[in-house]
Amino acid sequence: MSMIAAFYSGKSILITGATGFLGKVLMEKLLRTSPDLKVIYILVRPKAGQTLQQRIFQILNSKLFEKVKEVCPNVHEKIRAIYADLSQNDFAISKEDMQELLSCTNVIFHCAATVRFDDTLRHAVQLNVTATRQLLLMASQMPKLEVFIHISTAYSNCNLKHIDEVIYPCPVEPKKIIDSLEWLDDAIIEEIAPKLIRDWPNIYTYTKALGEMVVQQESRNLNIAIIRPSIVGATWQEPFPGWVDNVNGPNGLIIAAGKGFLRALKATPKAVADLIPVDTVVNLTLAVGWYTAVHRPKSTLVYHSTSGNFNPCNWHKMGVQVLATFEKIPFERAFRRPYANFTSNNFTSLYWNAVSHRAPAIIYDCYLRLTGRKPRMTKLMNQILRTASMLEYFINRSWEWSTYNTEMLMSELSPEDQRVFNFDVRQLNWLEYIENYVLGVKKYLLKEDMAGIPEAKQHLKRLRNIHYLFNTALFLIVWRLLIARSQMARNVWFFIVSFCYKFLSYFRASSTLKV
Ligand SMILES: CCCCCCCCCCCCCCCCCCCCCCCC(=O)SCCNC(=O)CCNC(=O)[C@H](O)C(C)(C)COP(=O)(O)OP(=O)(O)OC[C@H]1O[C@@H](n2cnc3c(N)ncnc32)[C@H](O)[C@@H]1OP(=O)(O)O
Ligand SMILES: NC(=O)C1=CN([C@@H]2O[C@H](COP(=O)(O)OP(=O)(O)OC[C@H]3O[C@@H](n4cnc5c(N)ncnc54)[C@H](OP(=O)(O)O)[C@@H]3O)[C@@H](O)[C@H]2O)C=CC1
Repeated sequence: MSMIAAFYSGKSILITGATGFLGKVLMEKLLRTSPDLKVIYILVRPKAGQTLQQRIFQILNSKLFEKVKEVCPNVHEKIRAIYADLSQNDFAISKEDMQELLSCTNVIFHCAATVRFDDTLRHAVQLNVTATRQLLLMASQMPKLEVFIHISTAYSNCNLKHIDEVIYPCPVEPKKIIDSLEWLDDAIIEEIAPKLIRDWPNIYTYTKALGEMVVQQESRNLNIAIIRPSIVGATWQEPFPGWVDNVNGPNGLIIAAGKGFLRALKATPKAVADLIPVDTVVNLTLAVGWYTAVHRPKSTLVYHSTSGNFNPCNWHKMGVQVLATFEKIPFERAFRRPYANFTSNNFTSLYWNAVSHRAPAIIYDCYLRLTGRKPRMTKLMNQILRTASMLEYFINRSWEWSTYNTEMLMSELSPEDQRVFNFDVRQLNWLEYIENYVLGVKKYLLKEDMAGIPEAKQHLKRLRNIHYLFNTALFLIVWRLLIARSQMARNVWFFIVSFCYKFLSYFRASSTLKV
């Protein structure tokens, strides 16, 4: 019997960010392995014209939850959605709901965050710092609370090269920042933001570091642990391989490359691609929840959920496998044939952007205009290039994360728990994982049918022919213009023609002699 699964049975669990990528997989695994847990409270806001109930209904009826329904048919009754907006005071939770949460909650998983790299400092602090402080305050008023798990990121200290499983202090106290945001206006905040974030690459990683400091400062006598995942990718094994549901991280770039928009990326091929499957992060999170509640470590422990020091894979290997998978399983209606390379050179990167990204987009937009349609490719290309440039920082560096706590926990698990809550990435086969990942992007993000693969392959063949035709035509036009305008080009041309002529004459003469 799994001790971890048994621990969550009968518990009332509060999850923030349950509608997000990580939150959904966490909820799924909890319900599947501990179907007799008491209730999962999830703090949700209405979004995109959907009510809370509609959002939950859609999530629970998705493919991700199909297996859960086999072991937990009353899954809808186990989820209690509570209206909440984490950027509001007291999360805008009603008095009755708050009362219920305070008196019943046993376990908290705090996953909610804004993960946008370019968010405003005000909003990112509200979500990633102030909301964390508020939740800790709530937690301190929960008499039945056994453990509080805070999800951070392995990049919260990415201004360092070697990162230990400790909470590092930030140059400015989170409290000072929270207080000053109350009276400073937005324009001034945006002006001081670059000075505040110093050597952090973006507002997101900086505010996640502040969030960790808040956890340390406001922990009181709570039983807390922090999980720091690196780049969270599609599921490895559970509930099935390749599940993914948003365009964050590598996902958007995989789409852009597979559809033939992205043909080059400024990346360091040898840098470690520290991806970690989302189900691995979830397994570690649940194991940490159990360990922290049962063993009550004296201090707040930090756990790195990374792959680099257990089973490293670099961007070159990853890129090659992504491209190989596109050959086998192409995406539908590609703009150009998928072909891409990594370049770490600024000049080459500028060249690729001009020739391989912007020029085809402009040409295609001209074609759309000429055929009476609205041009859109240049806008899309700018969006892709902006996204790629935002991610560049992370694909041109390697970090070393120590993993003592994660390894210690692995050794504390029973063989059954090691199997059910496996977070040992040494067993991960990257080539297989990446293939399933790309397949998952096609099926679950792009919603493309596998039956369309022959047609997609046909389309790529047509694109190849168009490509050859276009290049040949371009070559002939350029050459013709050169010959017309330059004496040197004419000389070269006459040299080539006379050389070919002589070679053919010699060949003909020697074959006549042999006869
Ligand atoms: C041999 C060589 C072979 C080479 C092969 C090449 C193969 C290529 C595949 C390999 C992939 C490698 C990729 C590596 C990527 C590494 C990522 C590293 C990230 C580490 C981060 C740390 C981890 C974390 O802790 S946080 C989680 C990560 N957070 C994010 O990823 C958020 C990032 N996104 C943003 O911050 C914003 O969305 C931003 C700034 C990128 C864009 O903002 P903007 O306001 O301009 O647009 P949006 O309104 O957000 O979106 C507009 C539009 O774009 C779509 N979109 C959004 N994000 C992406 C994306 N990442 N990729 C593609 N498209 C994206 C979005 O859906 C919108 O579409 P609409 O249709 O308009 O709705
Ligand atoms: N994805 C990754 O690569 C990594 C993620 N992480 C961390 O993991 C955690 C989960 O990330 P991930 O699942 O990828 O992120 P998502 O963006 O997919 O999910 C974010 C969640 O936070 C919720 N949320 C945001 N703002 C509010 C608000 N004002 N009120 C209520 N809920 C809100 C979102 O709700 P809604 O659906 O309503 O928007 C959503 O459920 C984060 O803490 C992140 O920092 C760490 C490392 C890497």
